[in-house]
Amino acid sequence: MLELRQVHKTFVTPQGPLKVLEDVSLRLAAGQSLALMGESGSGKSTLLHLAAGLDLPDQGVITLGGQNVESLPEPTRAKLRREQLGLVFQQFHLVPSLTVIDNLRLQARLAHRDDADWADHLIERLGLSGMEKRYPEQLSGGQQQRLAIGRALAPRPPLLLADEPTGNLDETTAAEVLELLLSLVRETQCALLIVTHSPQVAAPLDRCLCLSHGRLLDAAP
Ligand SMILES: Nc1ncnc2c1ncn2[C@@H]1O[C@H](COP(=O)(O)OP(=O)(O)OP(=O)(O)O)[C@@H](O)[C@H]1O
Repeated sequence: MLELRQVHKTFVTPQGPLKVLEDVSLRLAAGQSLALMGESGSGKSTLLHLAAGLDLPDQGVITLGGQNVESLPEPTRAKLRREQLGLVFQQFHLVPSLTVIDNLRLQARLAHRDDADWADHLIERLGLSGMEKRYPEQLSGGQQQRLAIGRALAPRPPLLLADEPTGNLDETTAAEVLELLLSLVRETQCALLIVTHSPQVAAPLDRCLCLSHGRLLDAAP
């Protein structure tokens, strides 16, 4: 589903080159789940952005859904992202001017995979029934993140990438949102890569890897 082979990434900063990823390789098979942990600044979000084709490696190969991401021009990478990926971030990134139902169906519409029955099912599973015509600002933080998860899963992507998806929520809400996310991932059978600082988030996943000094290590959650 997703493979990184010998990936290197260095950022140019005013203080000089900053080596963030060094010879990083990982494989995520269809339907598998993986937590990516590591200290703040260890390069977790950088790796996730590379996996999503939002940024490019300096060296190495990234394969998403059988295609070499780094060899594609940006419009083709964007198409691949729409077809293969759901993305969830710590900040919910909902569209404030769109209603709940239109936010939910946005990605699916862009991917030409909109399905009204599936959208209705998701609204129910997300606990947002009756709130379809509300706007994001009329939802709680937990409801907004549930909607962002639903939006990412509405096109039924084979892979969901999530960067600290519960990082903005209080402990109880975070646990509820995580449980819902994992349950929807099981239902849709998509693969999952979560970047997290939280051992509670990592624990239920199949595998946990840790980034340290640019390298990827096996880790117990
Ligand atoms: N576009 C960029 N230009 C320059 N430096 C960058 C850029 N993006 C990230 N960095 C730097 O690369 C390093 C890794 O950043 P990254 O956001 O991947 O870490 P992280 O492990 O996700 O951190 P956190 O857990 O705090 O979110 C940091 O030192 C960061 O300042």
